[in-house]
Amino acid sequence: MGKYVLGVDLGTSAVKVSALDHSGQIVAQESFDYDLIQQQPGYNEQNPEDWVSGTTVAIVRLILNDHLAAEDIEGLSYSGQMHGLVLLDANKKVLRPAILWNDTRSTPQREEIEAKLGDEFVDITRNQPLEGFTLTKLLWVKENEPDIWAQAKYFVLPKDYVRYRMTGNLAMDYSDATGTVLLDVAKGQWSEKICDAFDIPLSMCPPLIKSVDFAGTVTAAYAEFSGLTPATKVFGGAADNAAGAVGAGILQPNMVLSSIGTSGVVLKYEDNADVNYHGVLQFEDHAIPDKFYSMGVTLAAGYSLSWFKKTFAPIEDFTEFVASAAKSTVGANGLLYTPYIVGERAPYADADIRGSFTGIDGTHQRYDFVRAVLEGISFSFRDLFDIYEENGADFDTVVSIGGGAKSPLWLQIQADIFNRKVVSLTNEQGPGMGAAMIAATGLGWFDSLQDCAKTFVHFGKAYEPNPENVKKYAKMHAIYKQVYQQTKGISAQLLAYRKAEL
Ligand SMILES: Nc1ncnc2c1ncn2[C@@H]1O[C@H](COP(=O)(O)OP(=O)(O)O)[C@@H](O)[C@H]1O
Ligand SMILES: O=C(CO)[C@@H](O)[C@H](O)COP(=O)(O)O
Repeated sequence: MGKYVLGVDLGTSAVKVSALDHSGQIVAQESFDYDLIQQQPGYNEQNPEDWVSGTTVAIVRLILNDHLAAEDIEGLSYSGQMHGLVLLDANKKVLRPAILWNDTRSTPQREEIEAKLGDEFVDITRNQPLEGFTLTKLLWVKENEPDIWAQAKYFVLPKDYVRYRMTGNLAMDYSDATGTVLLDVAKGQWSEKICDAFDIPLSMCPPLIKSVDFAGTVTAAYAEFSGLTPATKVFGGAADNAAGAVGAGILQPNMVLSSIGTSGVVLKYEDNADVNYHGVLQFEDHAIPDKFYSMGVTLAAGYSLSWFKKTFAPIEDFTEFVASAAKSTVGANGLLYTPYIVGERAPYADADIRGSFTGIDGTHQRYDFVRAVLEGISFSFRDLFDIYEENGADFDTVVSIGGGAKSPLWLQIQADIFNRKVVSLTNEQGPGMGAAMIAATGLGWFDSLQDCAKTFVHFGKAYEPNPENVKKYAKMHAIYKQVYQQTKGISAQLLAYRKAEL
């Protein structure tokens, strides 16, 4: 029997656990969905216990339903949704539901940090103190839930909590730690300056490890619970975007990732920390030791599509629903969608902006709306490509993963809007694949993640830009770019209305 590694992809909508063999083939895969808790607009929470149960159910199914022998599972690692705050007490018990990356309640805390540290904050962390990141969430709890804060002794991120429950060891890997905006990126240490400025005990920050570091073996209790053996080795893992980049082979500067999960990401490998996007794009430690990546995040990418489908076509098959956009035209017969339905992160760091359909005409059909959503998400990515171009970045290939890679039509739309060659992977499990590659490298199956990629990562069909469509989309994008400024004031008024009515 061969030996396997497990890649645990702890996403926002589900956990997917993939088992891979030495040749990088996915031999089995199981997933488990969980819900978002949305008590009011802008609030997004999840119960950490749901992540642990979901991961465990998926592993149990791999062993019982897919007949993987537990003793053949040599190691596992993680890809985790980023930034989510999990607060633990002195006994490492969860104190409140996790506040997730897409929760935007912490605007006052963002303003407080900006007022106190200004540009120095960006110099230390290489990021802005946005609502989505962990620090503003910590300060929100400190200011709004003093009883909880008084009991809080540690904080971790989603996949770190699952790793803790499997191994009994508390840690955070560098690629996720940059996303807390509490890390001094140049020094590779928790920032005393930031902790002191906001009265956060340094002891709350967990020990830092590298993505490929050994983090312990599975505890006897977790082995019993899951069916794994206590010899299973667990490795640090990475932020989902770092893991996605590894799984998509984004391991050199001429390649860019276009990832459409719940959120959407345009991500570029950075060889060193010299480039400075002044916080307009995020700058993070990579899963590859001492390497970095930059990225811009569209908060509601796949979420825009899922929201539209759930609301207007709840019982239709997802693939057919997306494919219906082929009945529309390039530019969706003049219909434009902006995907700001939960606020936006980049290029506009604005928690209050909301989405729009512009140009609705009496002749428009539902398929025009579907097409407009696919195009709007891609236009938002184009905005991010423009920032890279303004900074002189040179790249020729875009690797598409996630929802955007599931549809040939959407892959072509991306190629035409980005005006670049877009390739998919033969296996489009970017983050889960990256997590498994981290385990395989940690176990010593390969010397490095780059070495592992040679065996594990295979590119599929390439989509070349169609010059006619490129021209049409350039016109539509020029119109799209105006919508943010034109709707900013209207969004603010509607938000005030919603708040008054609540
Ligand atoms: N058949 C499909 N074609 C295109 N997009 C899809 C399809 N199925 C799902 N999606 C999109 O992909 C997104 C899910 O991506 P995924 O990477 O699984 O999310 P996450 O990791 O955030 O949980 C959904 O939000 C949905 O909009
Ligand atoms: O906030 C970010 C990145 O900064 C998100 O990318 C989250 O990491 C969630 O990812 P998905 O669940 O959408 O994959």
